[in-house]
Amino acid sequence: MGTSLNIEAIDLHYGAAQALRGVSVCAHPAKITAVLGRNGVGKSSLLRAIAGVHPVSRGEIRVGETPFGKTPPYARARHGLGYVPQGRDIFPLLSVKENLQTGFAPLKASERTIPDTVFELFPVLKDMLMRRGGDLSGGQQQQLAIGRALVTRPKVLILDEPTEGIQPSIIKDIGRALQFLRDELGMTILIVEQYLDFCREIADHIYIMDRGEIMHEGPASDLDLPEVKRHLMV
Ligand SMILES: Nc1ncnc2c1ncn2[C@@H]1O[C@H](COP(=O)(O)OP(=O)(O)OP(=O)(O)O)[C@@H](O)[C@H]1O
Repeated sequence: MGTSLNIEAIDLHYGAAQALRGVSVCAHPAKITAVLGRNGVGKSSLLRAIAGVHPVSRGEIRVGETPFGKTPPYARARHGLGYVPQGRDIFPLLSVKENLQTGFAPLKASERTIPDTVFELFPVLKDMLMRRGGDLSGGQQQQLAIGRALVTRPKVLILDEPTEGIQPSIIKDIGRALQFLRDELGMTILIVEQYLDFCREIADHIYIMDRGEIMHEGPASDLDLPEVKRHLMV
């Protein structure tokens, strides 16, 4: 079946500055949905709102039938939401294993195991299990951040610019991993990105965001490319 993620007309403010204006996005079950936009248009703010690390000032976010309202981040994780933040937020002095174990926090003691899928998707993490997070390359850290989000066995996974600053071979691995999670585990995936070609390759549906608003949307296979590129140009 799979679980949908619905963002319904949300506004988000930083003090007096409004970063999101009436943003509505639907991430369908077992599909990859991408929100594309330039630097500073509000993509990270959208994911922070979904994860519950910044409050919305209007609108609602639902995972399946559950409205999140003011639900705190750890409770959203228990409801099946996995979040891979921008910049990866790896603990540089903790080992790869310990970094993965930080994902245990919202879980009951009986659920505190690292799923095999993490090492099947990213074998490098198994090879480097005892190395410090800070010793990994940027791409390996991104894989670690995704692995950590998978520790809670999410139904819905949201990722903030997973290709940022990463070499092409690892971008391909990450793309394949996300397609596996969609196709084999039926996971619902929402990514925010600047990298159009990556999204056209792996996403099913694409939204374009500009200055805090959704300007355009369509199936990835049938995008109005001139319109999309116009919004992505600086
Ligand atoms: N903590 C904050 N306080 C005040 N303004 C903020 C804060 N975080 C973001 N902003 C502003 O909100 C707007 C949207 O930022 P956001 O980080 O969501 O954009 P983005 O599309 O993710 O960009 P990037 O790709 O650079 O992360 C920007 O104008 C930014 O300067």
